[in-house]
Order: sequence, then structure tokens, then C-alpha cells
Amino acid sequence: KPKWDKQTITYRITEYTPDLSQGEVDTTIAQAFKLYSDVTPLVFKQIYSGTADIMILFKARNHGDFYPFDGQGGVLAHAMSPGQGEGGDAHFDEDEKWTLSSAGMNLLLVAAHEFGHALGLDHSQDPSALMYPTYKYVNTHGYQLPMDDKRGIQALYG
Ligand SMILES: CC(C)C[C@H](C(=O)NO)C(=O)N[C@@H](CC(=O)O)C(=O)NCc1ccccc1
Ligand SMILES: [Zn+2]
Repeated sequence: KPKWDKQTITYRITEYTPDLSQGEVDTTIAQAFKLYSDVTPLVFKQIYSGTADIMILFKARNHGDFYPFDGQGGVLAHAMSPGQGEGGDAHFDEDEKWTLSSAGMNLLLVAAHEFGHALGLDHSQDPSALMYPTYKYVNTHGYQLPMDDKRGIQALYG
């Protein structure tokens, strides 16, 4: 299974969503990465120019890869597994309503799910896992990585 062979992983947000302020997006993305750095030796660093390991963007429909988005609902986002170039990149469907609440799609939960893929996790059959294939809102106040996902990421980067 592909994984990053380094401890410090860079990310760059190249296109933001108009649903939230840039500050809210930066903070929420950092919180999503922190779920993983809290339980592994991984360190995540935001960069603001050049090519990062994990390139992040919000875009609708065709957005430069072979997997165009599908309008509101359905596929919400996708991320490539670790590797060079497109590897690790995370794309969010701009036709979704991105929120920090239970309305629309909660960015923290979706970003944390996508970063699981970007770090090498597949979907889980455990309905309580963050990597379960379908989105279900849970209160994100004090949210921590569910046990199944913690086991998965520590198996890769423990
Ligand atoms: C086949 C892939 C491209 C489907 C895609 C996904 O899993 N992205 O990681 C996705 O957007 N899945 C939807 C559900 C679906 O399309 O049926 C989803 O809710 N993913 C985001 C998610 C899933 C579980 C927890 C949090 C967020
Ligand atoms: Zn997924």
C-alpha cells in the first residue's frame, strides 16, 4: 500500500470555496491534518507557492484530472493515494455547500476523510469509522480520530 516515505508533508490550498472565508478554510484544513499528526510522527506544513505534496482545491465539474465532479450531492470530494505529482492531492466539489456546522457538508469531516486517503487509508467497513464510504454528520466539537482510523494510520506511520 502506498504511503509517504517522509515525516514532514507539505500542503497548499490553490483554490478556495466562496462558502467560507479563507481563514476558516485554512483553520479547518489545519484541524483536519492535526487529527493525524496527533496520533503519528507526521508533521504537516502549509506552503503558499510552488508544488506541495498535497495540493488542495475546491472546483466543480471538470477540474484538471480524469474524475470530473457530478454537481451537488453524489461524490463530494476525492483524494489520490500517496505518491509523486498528483499523488496525495485532494479535490473538493464546489457544487456542495461547505460549512463548519451540521448544515450542508461539514468541511472538517470531509477533509479529514480525504486526508485519510491522501495518507494511504482505504475505506473502512466500520460504520463508526471516519473512512466509512458515506458521509454522516457527527458533532465536531473536540472531535478525535475514531479508533478504527487511528489503528489504520498508526499501522502505516505509527
Ligand atoms: C468513489 C469515491 C470517489 C466517492 C467519494 C469518496 O469516497 N471520496 O473520498 C465520495 O465523495 N463519497 C461520498 C459518498 C458517496 O459518494 O457515496 C462521501 O460522502 N465522501 C466523503 C465522506 C465519507 C465519509 C465520511 C466523511 C466524508
Ligand atoms: Zn472516500
